Amino acid sequence: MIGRLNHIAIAVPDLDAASAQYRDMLGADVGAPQDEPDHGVRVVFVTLPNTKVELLHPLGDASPIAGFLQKNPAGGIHHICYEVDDIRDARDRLLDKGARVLGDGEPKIGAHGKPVLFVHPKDFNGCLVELEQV
Ligand SMILES: CC[C@@H](C(=O)O)C(=O)SCCNC(=O)CCNC(=O)[C@H](O)C(C)(C)COP(=O)(O)OP(=O)(O)OC[C@H]1O[C@@H](n2cnc3c(N)ncnc32)[C@H](O)[C@@H]1OP(=O)(O)O
Ligand SMILES: [Co+2]
Repeated sequence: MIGRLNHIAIAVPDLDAASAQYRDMLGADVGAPQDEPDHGVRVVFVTLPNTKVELLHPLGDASPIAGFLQKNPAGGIHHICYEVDDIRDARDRLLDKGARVLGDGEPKIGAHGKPVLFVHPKDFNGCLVELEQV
């Protein structure tokens, strides 16, 4: 059901510092910050030859990553995003197998303008999983 690894997301306490680190220390292709108010995050994408890294910082009062950064003040790997062809079919298969799909279960439009869903980390080996329909 899952296809390519779309991105690995890292929650960071300082988005400018993390962006500069990837650009200047690692020589990576670092994009501009983009606000995603529907998701409560500000993101910067780092484009690698085979996948992307999504640097994440809280945006607004109800950010889903605020608690994560409180527990991990230096930052940390927050989620992994796999591509799927049909996100509603993927959701239904996961629900059938007992996994918890987060939110109201309906896909939201993610940072790439494509539908995304999240699956609870407690149902996936402690790793928050994002699915993106490509
Ligand atoms: C930019 C858009 C999009 C894209 O296109 O790429 C994005 O990536 S948006 C990214 C941000 N959005 C989300 O993360 C949405 C989904 N997340 C959530 O709904 C919540 O964050 C959550 C995963 C349900 C956790 O929220 P909550 O239950 O309120 O937090 P707790 O602190 O109580 O955590 C409960 C439990 O789960 C552990 N946990 C929390 N987050 C993670 C995580 N990212 N990875 C692994 N484990 C996580 C947390 O430690 C708690 O465990 P215990 O302490 O053992 O109870
Ligand atoms: Co993501």
